[in-house]
Amino acid sequence: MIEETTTGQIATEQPGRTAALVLDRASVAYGDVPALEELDGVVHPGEAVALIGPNGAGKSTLIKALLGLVPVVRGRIEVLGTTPARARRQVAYVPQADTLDPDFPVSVEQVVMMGRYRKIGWLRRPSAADRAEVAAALEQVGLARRARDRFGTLSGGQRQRVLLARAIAARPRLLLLDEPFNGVDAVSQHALLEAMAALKEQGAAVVVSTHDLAIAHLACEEVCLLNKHQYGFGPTESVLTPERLRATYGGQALELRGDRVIVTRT
Ligand SMILES: Nc1ncnc2c1ncn2[C@@H]1O[C@H](COP(=O)(O)OP(=O)(O)OP(=O)(O)O)[C@@H](O)[C@H]1O
Repeated sequence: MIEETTTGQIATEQPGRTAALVLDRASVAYGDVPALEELDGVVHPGEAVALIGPNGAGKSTLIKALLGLVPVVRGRIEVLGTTPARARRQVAYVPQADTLDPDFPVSVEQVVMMGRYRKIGWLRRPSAADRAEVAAALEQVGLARRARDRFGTLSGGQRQRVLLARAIAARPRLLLLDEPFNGVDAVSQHALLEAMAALKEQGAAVVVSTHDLAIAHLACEEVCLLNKHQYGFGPTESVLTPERLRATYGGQALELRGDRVIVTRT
């Protein structure tokens, strides 16, 4: 199927190749209240898409819809060739680190092992292979030496990396990241980007919501500009323009400072 998106970009579902994600005139609602309308776009395995838009634009809502947690009321969302709910076992989600209680008494490696439980089953003991996956995932985010430390003793950026390691250990085909770079220092940001790149190389697709345009340029082949409606979906270089960003951010006074979108007044 080939169709023209609202941006004029050509979105293609290629025959014989299962797209990681297909949005086809998809609308999403909380009860009677529409949250996102008429989204169109395709993301292929090994690619990343950045979700960009102001606060309340619906970025987290789209991520929840990809997890099957918010219903599609019109159109279609396909994840890994099936419905979001059916694809759920092959999708990993990294929430914002500050949504987890840092006082929860678990070690870093126990948090990462949680990523294996869907494969292990909750009643079986982790095998040596599971422990090796956990060690490799921690290595990938640069925290191998913190494995035995208590999760709550790590910095916010390090905790975010642990949550990414948990997702990596699940060996997902689609990774969803909700603003993973918020309040994260340069070392953690670098580690997150490296781990994201490694996952893409292994063929996983990535959806990442961010306010940081540098991340979109550095790590994402595609961007999706959102503010209840879609203001663009397609290759980063052609879609991420100041004009489209201004349209996406609507009446808000917007400054593009280097690679960050700064909303100066709402
Ligand atoms: N559980 C819910 N029930 C009803 N409305 C909701 C719910 N969660 C979010 N919304 C509404 O949906 C809209 C989109 O919110 P969402 O959290 O997806 O935005 P966002 O782009 O992720 O924002 P931010 O950048 O601030 O995280 C908002 O108007 C919000 O109030």
